[in-house]
Amino acid sequence: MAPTPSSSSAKPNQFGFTPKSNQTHIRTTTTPQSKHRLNFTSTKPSPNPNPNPNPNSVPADHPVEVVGRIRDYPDRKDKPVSALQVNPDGRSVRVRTDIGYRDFTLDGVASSEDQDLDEFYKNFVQSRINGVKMGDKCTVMMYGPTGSGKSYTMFGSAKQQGIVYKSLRDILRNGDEEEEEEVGERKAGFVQVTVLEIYNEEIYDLLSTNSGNGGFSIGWSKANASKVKLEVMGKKAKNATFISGTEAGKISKEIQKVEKRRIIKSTSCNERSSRSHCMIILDVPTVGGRLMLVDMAGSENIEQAGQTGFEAKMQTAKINQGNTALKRVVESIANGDSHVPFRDSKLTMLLQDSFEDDKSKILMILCASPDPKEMHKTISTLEYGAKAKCIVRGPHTPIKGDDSSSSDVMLGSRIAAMDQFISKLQMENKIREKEKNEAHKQLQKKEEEIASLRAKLAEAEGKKSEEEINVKVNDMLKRELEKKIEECQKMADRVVEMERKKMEQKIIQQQEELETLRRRLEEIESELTRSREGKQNENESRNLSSSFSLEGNGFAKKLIDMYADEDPGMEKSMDLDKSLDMEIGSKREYQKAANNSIQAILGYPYIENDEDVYVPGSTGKSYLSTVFEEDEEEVEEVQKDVIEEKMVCVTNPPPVSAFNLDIDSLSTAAGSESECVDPDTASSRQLRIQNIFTLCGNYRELSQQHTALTATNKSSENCSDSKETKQKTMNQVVCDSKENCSPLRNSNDVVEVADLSGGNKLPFTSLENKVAMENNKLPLTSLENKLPFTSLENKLPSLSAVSFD
Ligand SMILES: Nc1ncnc2c1ncn2[C@@H]1O[C@H](COP(=O)(O)OP(=O)(O)OP(=O)(O)O)[C@@H](O)[C@H]1O
Repeated sequence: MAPTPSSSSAKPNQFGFTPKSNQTHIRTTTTPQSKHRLNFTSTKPSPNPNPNPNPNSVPADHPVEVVGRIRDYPDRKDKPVSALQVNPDGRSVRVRTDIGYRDFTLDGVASSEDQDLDEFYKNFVQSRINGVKMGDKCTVMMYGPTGSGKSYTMFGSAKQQGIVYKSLRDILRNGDEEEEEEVGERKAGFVQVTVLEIYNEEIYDLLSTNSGNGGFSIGWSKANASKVKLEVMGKKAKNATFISGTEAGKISKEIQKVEKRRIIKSTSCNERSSRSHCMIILDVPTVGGRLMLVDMAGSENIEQAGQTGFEAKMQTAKINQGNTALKRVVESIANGDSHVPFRDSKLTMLLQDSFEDDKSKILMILCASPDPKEMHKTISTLEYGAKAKCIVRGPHTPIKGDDSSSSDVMLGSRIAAMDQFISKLQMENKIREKEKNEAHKQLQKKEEEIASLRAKLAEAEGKKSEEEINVKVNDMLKRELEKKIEECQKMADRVVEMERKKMEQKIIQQQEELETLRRRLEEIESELTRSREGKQNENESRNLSSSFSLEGNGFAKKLIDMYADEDPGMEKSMDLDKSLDMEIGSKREYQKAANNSIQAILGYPYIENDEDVYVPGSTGKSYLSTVFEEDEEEVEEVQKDVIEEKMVCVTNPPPVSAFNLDIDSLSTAAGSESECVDPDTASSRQLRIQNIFTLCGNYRELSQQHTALTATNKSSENCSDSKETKQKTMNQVVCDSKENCSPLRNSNDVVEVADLSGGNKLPFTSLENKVAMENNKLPLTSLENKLPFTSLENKLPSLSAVSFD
């Protein structure tokens, strides 16, 4: 009979459980059929009480209570970091993953590390066993993936007994009388035990063999006997064998013995994996109590079990059939379906009473592994347990002794439970929403931080790239500069090379010219020699004929005298003094002969003028030095006045107008040698050229001044530096012939200078023209510097002091 509202007035906790004190009260006041909930021994307050309890509602009837047990790995040295954490409330477990966590609220949670089997039993199971002793019906189911510790929790180990043996001991209370008396509980005294195995959708009687059926006394066993298959009749295994007794120890040993007959197999998940569901049924006939202990096979799927082959896969599928059917039954009851699929599997067929009987309660123990690798199986198990926990016994459940109001009460109870469940879900939803918002805020913060970091990074990269660009540009500029410098260097080298080649060509050209001059000189010398020989012959013939008078031919006489006295091989300057002896009448003739001679010598035409003389010129680079080599006696005869030896140096070339050279002034200007101008300077060269022109243009006057020249010659002989001496001589000649400087007195006077190299005549109308000539890059200076004047002069002694009268 369902509890009346008055009898269940105590507020249920968050799980809808009635406090223990109330339960005791109910127990004593309600009929055996009245519904009541089992009670955990937890003293902690409910963390999530119903916020809006319906005062008219009846306590919800939750046939399934769910507790969690997290296994341990005591034998492992490297324990995996646990992914499961029992929350401080002791009723929920937090599953932590990389992406967050999820809390599952159950009726209680414990880890085997914190609570061993004894403690776990006391905390979560013992109270149900006490109910069985009082005549209640309870089903304890071990549910979870393979290897999660279901069998361990159920049967225990050598060190610690599992729930089966502890329950048996508690029911029989053998050997613990004192404690029993203290708590005031009575012992059941006698139990009947049935051990069944459900494998491959078949029910086997583990206490029986094919050799016989029926009940056996304690101590019976046939280790090698084949298992007996049982049929289901109604909600029970038909003709199942049982053992009975009052001594827990003996019965426990028997159970222990037959439990080993279960089919086990080594899988990838568990070395001794139970391939079957094992059901141990403890009946307490004296009070009508019943305890069903179910160790379910692992809820792994085929792939996870590592099963291969058709038979193996079928086996795993059949095992899973029981688990799947149990899930559907739980869901169906939770949803209030009119039909609950109990008959989908042998397991659910045998468990039907546990769900439908008002006196029957279910304690589902969820076994879980803390290993993160088993995470998905753990979550699946917890989700299943959470759903089972919310099961409310529906109206379809046949209630024995139902009256007219019972359905209304049940309906109210169901509605209240559903309200509770909804409000709980709403609370959880709110909490999750809050967490989600916080997570969103944190995410936004993180994103902002990332954005700022990215901006900083981009800025840093920008700066870095700017610096890199600067460095690259500098490198490029440097390379370009080096290239340009290289090109400039090459160009400079090329220019230098070209200039060098040009200079070499010029030198070669000049050397050729020099060679030409030498050849000409040799020709002249040979001609002179021939001429001399001819003269000698002539003289001889003249002497013989006596028809030719010396007075009548002064030039010939002069030549004869000159070369007659000459030592063989000795070069002599032409004796200008001889011209004094020439008769005036023969002047023209003599001059003509001389002109012809010069023309013959130099190879250039000689143009005669009365006043102006066109001197077969040379380029500016050569000049005629006035060196007179005469016998001292002749000098004494002609020269009356001895001009002191003076070194004439002109610091500055005289202007054109000053070409009227004043010997006195020049002499004064040549006061000291220290004031001498470098003969290589342009002015001095210019002066020398002028002197040449002057000298050539006034050859007549020069001939009259030969005395002075002789003196100059003498002084030049004393000069150590031949070049300097010649220069001085040149200047002195120019300066001494003050009157001889007149030929260019007239600016209109024209002087032609023949270029030795080309034989061209360059017209000079004035000294400015000469400057112009230099400006026209006539290679006066350079050629002058390059031609070996000294040697040339030495080789042209006869030309250096030619004077014509
Ligand atoms: N809490 C624990 N402490 C120590 N060892 C444990 C614990 N739980 C399980 N084990 C050990 O882990 C192994 C597997 O445990 P168990 O056989 O109980 O798993 P299972 O859930 O029954 O697996 P299957 O479904 O395959 O039978 C066993 O060797 C067992 O001794």
